[in-house]
Amino acid sequence: MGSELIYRGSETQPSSDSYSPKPVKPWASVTRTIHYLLREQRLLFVFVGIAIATLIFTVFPTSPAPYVAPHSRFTTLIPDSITYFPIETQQKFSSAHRLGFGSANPTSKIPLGLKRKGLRIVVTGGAGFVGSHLVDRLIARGDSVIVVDNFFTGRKQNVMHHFGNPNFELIRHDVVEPLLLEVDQIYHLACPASPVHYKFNPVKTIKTNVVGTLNMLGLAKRVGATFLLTSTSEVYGDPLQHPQKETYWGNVNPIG
Ligand SMILES: O=c1ccn([C@@H]2O[C@H](COP(=O)(O)OP(=O)(O)O[C@H]3OC[C@@H](O)[C@H](O)[C@H]3O)[C@@H](O)[C@H]2O)c(=O)[nH]1
Repeated sequence: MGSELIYRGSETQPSSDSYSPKPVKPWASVTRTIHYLLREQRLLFVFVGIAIATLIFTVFPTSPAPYVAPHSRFTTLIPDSITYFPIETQQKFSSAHRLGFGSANPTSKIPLGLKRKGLRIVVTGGAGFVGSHLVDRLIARGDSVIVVDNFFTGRKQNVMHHFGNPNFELIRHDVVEPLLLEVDQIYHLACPASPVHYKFNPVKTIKTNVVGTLNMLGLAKRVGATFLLTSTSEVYGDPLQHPQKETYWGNVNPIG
């Protein structure tokens, strides 16, 4: 029996004037969804999923509240021993630290799963007096810290207790030279602080302050990091108040 090749392309379909489109059933999609869920015990799996989620959120409703320094006037996660930061800076870093959880209330709890991740922080001059105490507190609150220091006045012993901690790194580096690091925050403290040290090589001190700060600001801009620049109590001149409050204007001879 030979096969018959039927060319349909040119055939004209019998046209009917009485043709009308299929009526759309309004509940068709709903019933199809219900049938889909009821088939193969899918609904059972949905209920089991809801039950597991409910159980988890009941047992672990929230994570613990963030640490608040005792006796602190401020909503701050920055060391209470370091009171040199202006109030605005403390508040800025404190709120940045809550990573956009929005609430200014220190006792508010962070929902499960939104717990803050440790930050990557570089502390220049972190082997010095103020820097090393700052490093201690940053490590204690769970951040990863990179100390950048040329050991001009700082000492390795100040940070030695963090050696071996995976959250700690120490780099011998002069901030006058550029440096590229991937970090979230930069605390810039690298500079000789006392007169005997900053007068030792005044041109180098200027370079550290100007070029060093420019380098670290450049790094902050490049990686989008927040930046804290420290000053010195020497800006108060020969202060008549001890300790100097944020509101104190100092006692400086403007003509040298
Ligand atoms: O060029 C330099 C100079 C200094 N440093 C380091 O910067 C650190 C300065 O720490 P110091 O212990 O001398 O000084 P302090 O911690 O008391 O002063 C700190 O607070 C006050 C600020 O004005 C200072 O800039 C800050 O360092 C040292 O670790 C020193 O080695 C550099 O890394 N690069």
